[in-house]
Amino acid sequence: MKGVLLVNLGSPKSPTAKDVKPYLDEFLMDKYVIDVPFLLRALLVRGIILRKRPEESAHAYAKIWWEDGSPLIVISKRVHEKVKKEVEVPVSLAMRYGQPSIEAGLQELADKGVTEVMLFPLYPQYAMASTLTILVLAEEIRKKKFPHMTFTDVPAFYNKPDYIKVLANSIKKSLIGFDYDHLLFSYHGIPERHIRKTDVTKSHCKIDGTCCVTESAAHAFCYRHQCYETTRLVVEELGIPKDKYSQTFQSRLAGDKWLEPYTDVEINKMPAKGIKKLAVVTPAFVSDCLETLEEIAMRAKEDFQANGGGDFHAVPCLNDDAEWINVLANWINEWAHAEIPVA
Ligand SMILES: C=CC1=C(C)c2cc3[nH]c(cc4nc(cc5[nH]c(cc1n2)c(C)c5CCC(=O)O)C(CCC(=O)O)=C4C)c(C)c3C=C
Ligand SMILES: [Fe+2]
Ligand SMILES: [Fe+2]
Repeated sequence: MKGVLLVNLGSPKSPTAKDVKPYLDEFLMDKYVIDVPFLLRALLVRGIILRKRPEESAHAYAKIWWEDGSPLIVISKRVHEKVKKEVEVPVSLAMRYGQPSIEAGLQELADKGVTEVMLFPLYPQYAMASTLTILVLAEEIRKKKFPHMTFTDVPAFYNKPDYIKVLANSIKKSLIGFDYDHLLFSYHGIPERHIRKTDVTKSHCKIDGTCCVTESAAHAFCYRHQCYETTRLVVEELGIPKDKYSQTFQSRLAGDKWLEPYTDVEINKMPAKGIKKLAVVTPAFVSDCLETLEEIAMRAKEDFQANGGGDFHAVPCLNDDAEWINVLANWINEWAHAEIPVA
């Protein structure tokens, strides 16, 4: 029997330093997130980052926390509940870090007699720090605990026409009545090194002005290319002229060189360029979370206005939008009915 495991990133149990610390430890000790040898990673994470960050992050989480929990978890549960009603196979929900775990999600499916699992990372663009780490962990768990199961991975959906359509529609609806000067597409950043590591050609990705727009097998796993494609397709769908939008990368940690341009740096420069009404969309996330609700809707807005900007509008993520639920359910039902897995 077929079944689906939806997987999102995860959140701490509560917005307190006590609960944020183990969550960040699990997250940042993941070798696909901080991809340096174990001893150096432990020194960086446990010796440096975890000394102050849990307190700071807990403070940020407290500002966005909902009555019923972390927005990312609450929204993921809503999506799960709604999708379940529209599909003909069992669907479980899991988080890469924290709870509900991938193992618990697979167990839930196994208990329902599922043997063929569609692994569905809830990220539009592929990255080793988001998609790959889910697939690797799920496979490790499968081998140990569920050897009778088979997996089908859902490829990154950054350019799928039905996804682009719902994303474009949601932006359009959210911007009704907001006559913006500029629309910024802000994606979660990753270190440049991650792009080179996931380049299957080992030579294509130069992280320059041309590699991401030159046809290559590397694009199937190039986060930067996939972000540019999502932006290109959405602005094409919405008919937004070139001088009215741009793309940046947010949420970098100190140390490495991360993908540029950086969201905070660019937003701070915008008012001086005549941009007074700014809208920001965050298509690396399908659910609102710390990075959209605090970093963009609160901090970026304050910075924009402190630098002379005016109205600021953060476009919500797709969350449990009815059209989006429909698209998710269609993809699942198509796979459930396919004779051959559509990997
Ligand atoms: C080396 C560090 C990080 C990489 C690489 C990274 C990639 C990455 N992350 C997401 C999605 C999310 N990240 C979120 C929070 C978050 N991310 C990092 C670090 C890296 N992410 C940290 C330390 C945190 C925690 C909060 C903080 O202290 O700033 C979230 C929000 C989670 C929530 O509970 O709301 C999401 C979602 C993607 C998609 C990605 C690679 C493309
Ligand atoms: Fe992150
Ligand atoms: Fe590229």
